[in-house]
Amino acid sequence: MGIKRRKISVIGSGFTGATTALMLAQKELGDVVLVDIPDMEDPTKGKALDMAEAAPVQGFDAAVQGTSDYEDTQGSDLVIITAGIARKPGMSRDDLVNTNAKIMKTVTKDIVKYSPDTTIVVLTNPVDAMTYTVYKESGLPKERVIGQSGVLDTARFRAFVAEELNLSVKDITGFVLGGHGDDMVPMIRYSYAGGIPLEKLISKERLDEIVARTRTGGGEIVNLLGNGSAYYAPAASLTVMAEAILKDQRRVIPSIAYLEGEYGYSDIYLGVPTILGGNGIEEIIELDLTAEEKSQLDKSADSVKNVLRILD
Ligand SMILES: NC(=O)C1=CN([C@@H]2O[C@H](COP(=O)(O)OP(=O)(O)OC[C@H]3O[C@@H](n4cnc5c(N)ncnc54)[C@H](O)[C@@H]3O)[C@@H](O)[C@H]2O)C=CC1
Ligand SMILES: O=C([O-])CC(=O)C(=O)O
Repeated sequence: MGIKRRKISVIGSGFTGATTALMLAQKELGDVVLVDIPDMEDPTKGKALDMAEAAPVQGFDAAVQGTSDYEDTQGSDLVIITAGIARKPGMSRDDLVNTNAKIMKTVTKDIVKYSPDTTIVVLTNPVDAMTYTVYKESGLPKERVIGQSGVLDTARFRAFVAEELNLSVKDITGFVLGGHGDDMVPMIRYSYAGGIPLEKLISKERLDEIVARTRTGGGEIVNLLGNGSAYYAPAASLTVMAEAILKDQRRVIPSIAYLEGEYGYSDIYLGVPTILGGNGIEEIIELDLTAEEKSQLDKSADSVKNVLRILD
């Protein structure tokens, strides 16, 4: 008997869901079940079959199944939620809140019915509030309901810094705190190129411009695409989080976590540095913030609270 493969369900087979399913399979993180609504069952099956047919070419061992039946998700080790509508040019992520909150409630019920002990990673926007909705609806412990924003926001920051310095992206580190909105807080003080603080390598003016571009990085892609939002980097970000959880890597990764007093906030989901491992969020890392960083984080937390108020 071989080792039993892990099972990962991806809810929503649109741009982010399908791309994530392929990346998960390519990395052989587990067998993937791609789920969408009954009206989308055939295209979902088609995408899954197409991915399964890429497996022999690329040499990955992972089954990919398309379905609209949640029974097929039974016993998932990890569930990733990408279901819902995406914004178009001129919209903010918060404009999606009412439609996507309803979708979160229905999909969460079906997920926990068949996988009551799973871990859920949420992508759907506005993601801080949607992660909160999934947490409340699921009844799962807080460490097992996690949102994705920080890996992506940090990746954008790292890409822009690498381009600015003409250096490998591999040597650029950084992270972004706060909600996944235009007032997120890129933490320059904790950002480096090969261990050298970025402030020593890039002028304050250019760093400010890079921070501004990072904050509106999602909107930049929305405007370029014209009819949807980013999906390659979001899918790559979800895949890194999935790997950390499924392989119990205990990686230091920014995640949207439920806060109970950390950073001075309670009963809110917000992006913070975490340790991601087999139990989901194993730890929240609390950093000392300067007065300016704390006031920026307060502003970002207020934006998330305003969206949560709409849901009330
Ligand atoms: N947190 C983040 O960093 C990011 C969040 N997003 C968000 O992810 C979401 C998905 O984006 P895309 O995949 O580009 O959109 P998309 O429109 O390509 O795909 C969404 C899919 O969800 C499906 N869906 C709708 N209701 C459903 C339900 N009840 N059950 C199962 N599936 C359902 C749709 O049929 C569609 O196939 C959006 O809300 C977007 O804003 C996207 C990128 C990054
Ligand atoms: O901008 C959007 O609507 C999608 C998203 O969250 C991102 O790409 O950061």
